[in-house]
Amino acid sequence: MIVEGKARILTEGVFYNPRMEFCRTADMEVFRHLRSKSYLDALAASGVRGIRAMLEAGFENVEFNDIDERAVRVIEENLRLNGLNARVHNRDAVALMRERSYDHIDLDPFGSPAEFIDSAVRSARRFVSVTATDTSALCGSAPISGLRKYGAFAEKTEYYHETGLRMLIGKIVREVTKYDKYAEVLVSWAKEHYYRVHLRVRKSSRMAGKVYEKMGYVLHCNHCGNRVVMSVFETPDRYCSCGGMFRMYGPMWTGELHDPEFVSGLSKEGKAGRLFSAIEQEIDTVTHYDVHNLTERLGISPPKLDDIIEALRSHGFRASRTRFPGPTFKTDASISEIRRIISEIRR
Ligand SMILES: C[S@@+](CC[C@H](N)C(=O)[O-])C[C@H]1O[C@@H](n2cnc3c(N)ncnc32)[C@H](O)[C@@H]1O
Repeated sequence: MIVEGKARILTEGVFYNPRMEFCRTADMEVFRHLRSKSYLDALAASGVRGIRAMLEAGFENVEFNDIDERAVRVIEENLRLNGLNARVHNRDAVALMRERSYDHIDLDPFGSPAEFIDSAVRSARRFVSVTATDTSALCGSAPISGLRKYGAFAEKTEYYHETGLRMLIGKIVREVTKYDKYAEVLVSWAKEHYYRVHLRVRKSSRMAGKVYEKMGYVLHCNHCGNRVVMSVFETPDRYCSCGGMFRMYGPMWTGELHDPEFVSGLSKEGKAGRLFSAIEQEIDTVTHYDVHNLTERLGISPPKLDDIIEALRSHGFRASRTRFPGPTFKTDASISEIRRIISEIRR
């Protein structure tokens, strides 16, 4: 038996990944601020996430689902073990979500959530939470998989996890709009082998149209490292001002990766709190920079991340750490200004 948060969980014969405990703990803090009226743990396995939502976030109306009969038996046992009562379905999640509507739907699949997104966003009245572990399809390591599953193209760059998260959100927000609804990102992050996003869904065909103002492309120059963000309504330039040819990545979400008001209400205590704090402090640019990548290109040893951020700020630019792994920062300075400022730190 495993103890995770306030839950005691049997996992024999079902999928359980201890490396996702951080994600589930962060989810609980998010869930405490959602007050979902009904929640479907659509791909539940042991049921750990839904059970923790009942024990730790005060969710009262929770249903579980898994296509695997063994998982259904384990979820029922785990509910008993934790003194809880809930309905457990043994269905294909797509069929179940087509038939029933929930306030909040959670997708935590093996690999890609792509096949479940349409029925989830159709069924969800207020919230959808989505995990993707097929990061290579999303971040540009496997561009053809990205096209097949998410209808978007990327190649690996120094900001590949941000591209991946934005491609995932882009897929979700587009799927929502055909139902005269629109989605707003509450909070999202990239960690280890997965991406996680929580969105609020609302009804409005007018606002559904406006979503596309924040869908776009990143034009990336491999020659100088410059990036240009453009909307889907614009015509791309073929060449960067340095003469290099742009690569074009997307379509992807170019809007905010979190709602500042929502994140300001989340606890900043503990490991999950540190993530929310990093998210809160991050400035809202569409890509970011990796210190090692930049300094390798410049042929210099890397200054401290905080020194770079401070130097950029002292030159009047906005700059911050990021929510993404590695020594990464965001800034509104151009690539040539970033290079000049970093080189000066070394003198
Ligand atoms: C990654 S596991 C879920 C992990 C779980 N949410 C957790 O936090 O530990 C994915 C689960 O989805 C189930 N599954 C796969 N395809 C499904 C489908 N089409 N409908 C319902 N369940 C499905 C699998 O049996 C598996 O238990």
